[in-house]
Amino acid sequence: MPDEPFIRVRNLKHRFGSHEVLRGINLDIHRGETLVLLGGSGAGKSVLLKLLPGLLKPTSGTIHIEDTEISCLNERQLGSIRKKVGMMFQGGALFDSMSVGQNVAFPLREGGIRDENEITTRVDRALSIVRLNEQQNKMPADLSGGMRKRVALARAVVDRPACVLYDEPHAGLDPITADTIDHMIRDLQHNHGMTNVVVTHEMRSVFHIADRVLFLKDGQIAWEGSPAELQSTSDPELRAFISGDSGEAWPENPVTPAHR
Ligand SMILES: Nc1ncnc2c1ncn2[C@@H]1O[C@H](COP(=O)(O)OP(=O)(O)OP(=O)(O)O)[C@@H](O)[C@H]1O
Repeated sequence: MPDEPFIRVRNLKHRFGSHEVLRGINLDIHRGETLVLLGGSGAGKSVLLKLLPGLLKPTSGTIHIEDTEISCLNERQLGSIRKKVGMMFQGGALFDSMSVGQNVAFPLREGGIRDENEITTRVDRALSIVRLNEQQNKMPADLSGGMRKRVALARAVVDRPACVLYDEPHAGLDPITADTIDHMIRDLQHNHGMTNVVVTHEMRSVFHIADRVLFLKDGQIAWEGSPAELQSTSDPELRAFISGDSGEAWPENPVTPAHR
């Protein structure tokens, strides 16, 4: 891997009022890798993801995207950063009043592209990555949850960013559709050279797509390693997280509920 990371985060802190959510994150994200962020609810994963493209301003610390320190940039200057770093938002965040094609074209029009032929070509290409070319004229309300996620993914990559941030891309999906999304994330990395940063609770996906895994706890990186290292860890907290074990006992021979 090249020495110079694509994203460099140093001593990043973020608080909402008196609530200190991130408490000193140091992180290098390398070009072409798929990094997965794990952590319990409220650990600060989504906040970290929003800080990376400047959607939130950090309380302190620095974020470099290539050579640019972004925490001091204004909205106009951040525009060029967001061309490099696309985001697939939690829940998709599609515009319900726009068709699939219009949703995917939105970042291009926002970015000032006026050439309709270019917009059409790029939208077609993005929709072919997520295998939704036939659905261009549909409205979001007419799509399944999995299709909506794929439209959101097409919108995140339509401006050909170097890096895509995914906030819970598997949430609410059946296991087969979640697997399809994983193949698309892998395809973007392997065949389109993208760097992926994925927040997920889907452990099966972690082992399919991650090159490296971070575990966030109490606003800090509590563990870092490869999926193989995660699988073989003896850390009791991580083991419980991987197996989804809350520590509460289940009866060995469940009895029929009394009200039946
Ligand atoms: N805009 C906000 N204003 C105030 N507090 C916020 C805001 N956004 C997030 N928080 C708080 O920051 C903490 C971290 O939130 P975040 O959404 O990053 O958690 P998460 O690790 O992504 O959790 P989950 O897995 O449940 O999505 C939470 O306690 C949350 O309530």
